[in-house]
Amino acid sequence: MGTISVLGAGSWGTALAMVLADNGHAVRLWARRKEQIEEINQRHTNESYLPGVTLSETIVGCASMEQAVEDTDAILLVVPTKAMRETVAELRKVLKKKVVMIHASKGIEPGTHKRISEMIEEEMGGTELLEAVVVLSGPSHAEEVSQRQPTTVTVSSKCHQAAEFAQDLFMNQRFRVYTNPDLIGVEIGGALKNIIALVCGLTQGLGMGDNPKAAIMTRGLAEIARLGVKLGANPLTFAGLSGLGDLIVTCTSIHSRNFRAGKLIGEGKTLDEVLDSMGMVVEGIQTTKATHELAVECGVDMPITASLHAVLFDGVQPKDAAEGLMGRVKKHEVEQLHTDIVDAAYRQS
Ligand SMILES: NC(=O)C1=CN([C@@H]2O[C@H](COP(=O)(O)OP(=O)(O)OC[C@H]3O[C@@H](n4cnc5c(N)ncnc54)[C@H](OP(=O)(O)O)[C@@H]3O)[C@@H](O)[C@H]2O)C=CC1
Ligand SMILES: O=C(CO)COP(=O)(O)O
Repeated sequence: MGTISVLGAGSWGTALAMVLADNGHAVRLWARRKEQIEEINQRHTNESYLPGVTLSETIVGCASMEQAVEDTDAILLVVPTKAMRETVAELRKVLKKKVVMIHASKGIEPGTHKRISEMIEEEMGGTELLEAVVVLSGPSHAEEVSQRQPTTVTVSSKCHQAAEFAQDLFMNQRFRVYTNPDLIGVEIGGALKNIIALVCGLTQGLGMGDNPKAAIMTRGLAEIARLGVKLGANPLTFAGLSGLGDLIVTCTSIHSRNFRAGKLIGEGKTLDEVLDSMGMVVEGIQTTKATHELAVECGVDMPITASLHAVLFDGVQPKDAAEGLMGRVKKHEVEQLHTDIVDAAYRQS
């Protein structure tokens, strides 16, 4: 058993700290607010993020990042995507030994269109202090992990040993961890399902039923895979835990902040009103911006993402966006990749 440093004490960082503590590791949980550290160390709770949950006494809150990472065996980064670069830059200044960095955040950076592992590698500026980056992703709401409900996730890294190291750190009877070598696919699936969850929430807010939700989830996965494959992902990854699995949990669960935010927008709230009322990060908003830009840059058709982008950033009404999606030109269901096979099948019949 070792010492693991968790940077980010929101709902997900705290729930993952609990998994590590259950596995016998000493956990140092870093947060930026002093009063939150006091709450973790004195009352063993984190009420604003995981209400009603008691934390193990082996989870120690740290206000100093330097102390949090001193002589650590691994670092888990779980801050929102927008805070990742500044957190890693601060980390680089205080880190004294080479470690594996695992991240469990889900997003794409607007402007650069980088995945989180790419941001971490860039900010660490080489391999002197960075053994490898691992992503942990999959269908896993913090609320249920903190209740020790059976959960499955995937870890991926360019370095297979680092992925197996992370698998061993987290794996237990309630938290089953798979490995997958497709780092691009795992990160893209985890980040982009938030866009689709926002749209599923929107359909709910507009009073629509289950048919549109199933359509958005299925065609949403098709466009996630289309972009992912263009970026070098294995298409099969999108049928796995970090793809379809996470899409299902986020588009159907009351726990999803992205689904809830979409629902409020569908009900007529403005984006600012929604973000003010959430109190937690809604990653899908900025990921929609980044993904739409990336799709345009790569020449990849992502109609659901483009429609959500128009609603969020161009003032298009959700109802008009839905009409627009349904009124597009007719096409094959299967992707271009398979069009030749389909054409041949039609010719033969
Ligand atoms: N919640 C979940 O079930 C899951 C979340 N994730 C992903 O994990 C990541 C973190 O989400 P989650 O824990 O849910 O978010 P929360 O909204 O629950 O918590 C956000 C945390 O990040 C901290 N934070 C915000 N801005 C900064 C900053 N600039 N510098 C340092 N810390 C900052 C907050 O601190 P403060 O309280 O001081 O504002 C808080 O501790 C996201 O990418 C999310 O998509 C992935 C899987 C499941
Ligand atoms: O990623 C998640 C579950 O796997 C959490 O989704 P939300 O951020 O929408 O709550």
